[in-house]
Amino acid sequence: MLQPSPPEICQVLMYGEFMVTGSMKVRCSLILTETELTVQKISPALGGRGKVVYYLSDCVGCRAYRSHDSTDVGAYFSAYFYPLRTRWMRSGVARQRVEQCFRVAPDQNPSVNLQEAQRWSRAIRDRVLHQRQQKTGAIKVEVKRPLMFLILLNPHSGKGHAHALFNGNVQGMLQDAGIQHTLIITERQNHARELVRDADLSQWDALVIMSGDGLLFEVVNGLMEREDWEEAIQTPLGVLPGGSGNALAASIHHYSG
Ligand SMILES: Nc1ncnc2c1ncn2[C@@H]1O[C@H](COP(=O)(O)OP(=O)(O)OP(=O)(O)O)[C@@H](O)[C@H]1O
Repeated sequence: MLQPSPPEICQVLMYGEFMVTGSMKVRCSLILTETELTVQKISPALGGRGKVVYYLSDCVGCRAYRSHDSTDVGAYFSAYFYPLRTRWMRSGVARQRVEQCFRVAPDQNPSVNLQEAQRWSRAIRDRVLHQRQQKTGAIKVEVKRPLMFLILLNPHSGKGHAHALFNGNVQGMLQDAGIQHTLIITERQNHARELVRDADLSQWDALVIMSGDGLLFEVVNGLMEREDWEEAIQTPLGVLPGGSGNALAASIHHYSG
């Protein structure tokens, strides 16, 4: 007879108690494991959900900061998640942004509080990176912060909405993930190709194309036309759907789960 497998026990890496900021100020315990961040309400006891589990595989970033109010000795750290959720009034699921912000104020010294917020923020980011490396099988690399992306956007691709989609959806995610970027709006055919062919690629951690397959094709050609093409073609490439067909973006999305 098959025995039910015992529940997986995840080791607690960090524990803390903080105020969760937002519309309702509540005191919560926070538990970080290898795969999850669990927020458990301590007080006030009544109302709302008592415990929420966030999966680190849904987390894109975390940052620590001081308040704008110089009289506030507390420091803060915010974690940004994009979990799959049922769409309001529509069928299916979609990723929706959730920000969880915690206030750290056990000390009267703001620097001590900031150090503690930074310790949490770093630990969450490290676990997120570790999760991603496990999922993709990527080799562990030292991540230099902040990452720099060059984003090439064709304003005429698809229905001509790529720029608005970038401003409405992508820019905020890049900020949440702590990624700096330079946005270049392509002005004509072969603009991206020439730019990538002549650029100093050492300043970018990734090239991202927001368009259809045509612009991506141009960028790959630009990389292959360089003298250092063998190294240049190793540059991580990203594609955000902004065209009409978006065949490659759809395939990557499908096969990456
Ligand atoms: N500003 C621009 N004006 C005119 N053409 C451009 C501009 N920027 C890029 N292009 C060219 O437009 C071509 C088509 O772009 P792209 O394939 O990205 O969009 P699409 O055809 O709308 O999308 P899909 O390939 O998904 O159908 C590209 O080959 C590119 O060279």
